[in-house]
Amino acid sequence: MQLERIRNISLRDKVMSAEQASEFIKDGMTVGMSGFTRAGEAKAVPKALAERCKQQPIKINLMTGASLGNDLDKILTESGSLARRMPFQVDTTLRKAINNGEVMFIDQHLSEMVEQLRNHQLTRPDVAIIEAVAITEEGHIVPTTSVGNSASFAVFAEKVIVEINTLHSDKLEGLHDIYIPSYRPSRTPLPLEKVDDRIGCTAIPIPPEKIAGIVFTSTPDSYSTVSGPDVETAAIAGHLVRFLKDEVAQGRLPKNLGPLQAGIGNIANAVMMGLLDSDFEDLTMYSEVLQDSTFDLIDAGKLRFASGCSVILSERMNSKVFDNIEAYQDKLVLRPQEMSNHPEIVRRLGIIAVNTALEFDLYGNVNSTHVCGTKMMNGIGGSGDFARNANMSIFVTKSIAKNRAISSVVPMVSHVDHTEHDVDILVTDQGLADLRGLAPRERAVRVIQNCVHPDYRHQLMSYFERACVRGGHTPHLIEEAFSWHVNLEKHGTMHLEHKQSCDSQQ
Ligand SMILES: CC(=O)SCCNC(=O)CCNC(=O)[C@H](O)C(C)(C)COP(=O)(O)OP(=O)(O)OC[C@H]1O[C@@H](n2cnc3c(N)ncnc32)[C@H](O)[C@@H]1OP(=O)(O)O
Repeated sequence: MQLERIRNISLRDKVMSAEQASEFIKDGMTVGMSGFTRAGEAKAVPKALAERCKQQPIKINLMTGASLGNDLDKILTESGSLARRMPFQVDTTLRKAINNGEVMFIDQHLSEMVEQLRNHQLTRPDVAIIEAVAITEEGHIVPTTSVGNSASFAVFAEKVIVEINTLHSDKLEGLHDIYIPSYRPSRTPLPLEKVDDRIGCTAIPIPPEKIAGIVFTSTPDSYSTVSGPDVETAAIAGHLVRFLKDEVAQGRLPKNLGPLQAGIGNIANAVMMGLLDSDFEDLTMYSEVLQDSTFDLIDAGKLRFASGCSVILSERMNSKVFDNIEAYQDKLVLRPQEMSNHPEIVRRLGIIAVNTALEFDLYGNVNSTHVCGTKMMNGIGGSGDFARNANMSIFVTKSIAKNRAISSVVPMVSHVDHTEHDVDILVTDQGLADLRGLAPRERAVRVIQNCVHPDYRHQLMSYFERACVRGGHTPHLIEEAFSWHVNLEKHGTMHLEHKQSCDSQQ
């Protein structure tokens, strides 16, 4: 039964154990692995590699689409095998190793990595490990729940290991649209004009002789850990839905809004859930990760089509979708992340991009990655691919974090991922600030009035007013700009009164 998944009969003698396949990976190699937002990662070979490293330490440079599931980033970190990791992760253990300087992490726009591999600006993978549903008669690889960077890894690598995961239904075949752009500078425009266009093939085309090993697995993807909406995220969704309705009423957006992109995590998922109770219909998504909310919207008849590069679902939604995948086949496509996030397409389609900030400042600069300016959280992911090129670039966040100790709106962001030039709309549970067409001083007033939690509003207004006295196009008190972060590190809160009262007791 398993062998039937290898339809190119000449490849059937390449079946081997994960341990044997892991032997292709040698010290110092670059490995390109499938996997995007904990979906569709190769599972058996990386585990076997981590085991091997316990007896025979080696270091690799690991590239993926985005984050890995099944604790693989944790297992690989603990095995000591990661020298470099790119371009995204969400794992606590790896995060710690990155922040301790033990693993070199390259935090990069997700659409860009493959382009740099294509031009040899980055070292191409020696070995690619790709999870698959099947291998076709031609020896092409049918991916599973994510495409990510798998297609280009397989094309660029010297050797390819395929992990056929028999737990995934072979009915996933047909879901993918594999299009690989040609080399620059002679590249012609990408021929994708609508979210549901199919412009490539359904499997990754590589010469079959590149396949060095085939491993069978039956380990499921990890379930998504996103939580449902809470009071704050429901409030954020409410502000955003009201705003979008108004944009339609003013004639600035079409009735179905245009294609939507939503980032990862609890907040973006909850915001998309907010559209369930709205009047919008005939919605489409041109996004990277498709979460529960995508399928809730499809099931409710609100969302007509979703294009992504991975699907990550909660336990509740997983069997509902994957046991009935035929029902979604005309509503869904998975593409390489280079295509799902491509700046040319994002600009052409007029995408409304909704991503999450850790913090933003009173002028609209956004930090999505670095806690207090230094400690990596997850990475920029695809948020920059979309934010810079979207029709409307929206950032959402709760107004406070960590039991009110942190204000998500600060005088100056401690790290910049998205500059004020790439940010149109900011939304917190307190309200929404539309920054389009506003100068910095006007932006600041709107942000303070609409987005800041009352605990911090007076403090931020005081900063702004004193900065305005000093002057400038974008007024700041440079010596005070990070005082909130400094106070947090020293006294556990961004409330400056706390500092003063502590200091006065000394
Ligand atoms: C793969 C992709 O690229 S998908 C496309 C878009 N990609 C991105 O936007 C990448 C960058 N974004 C992200 O990594 C996430 O969206 C985040 C981290 C910004 C937000 O994640 P969410 O799950 O939506 O938000 P949530 O409010 O639960 O915050 C996550 C954690 O950050 C903490 N946090 C939030 N704001 C701050 C802050 N200013 N300072 C310190 N910690 C903060 C929260 O308390 C929470 O901590 P916990 O896990 O200990 O409870």
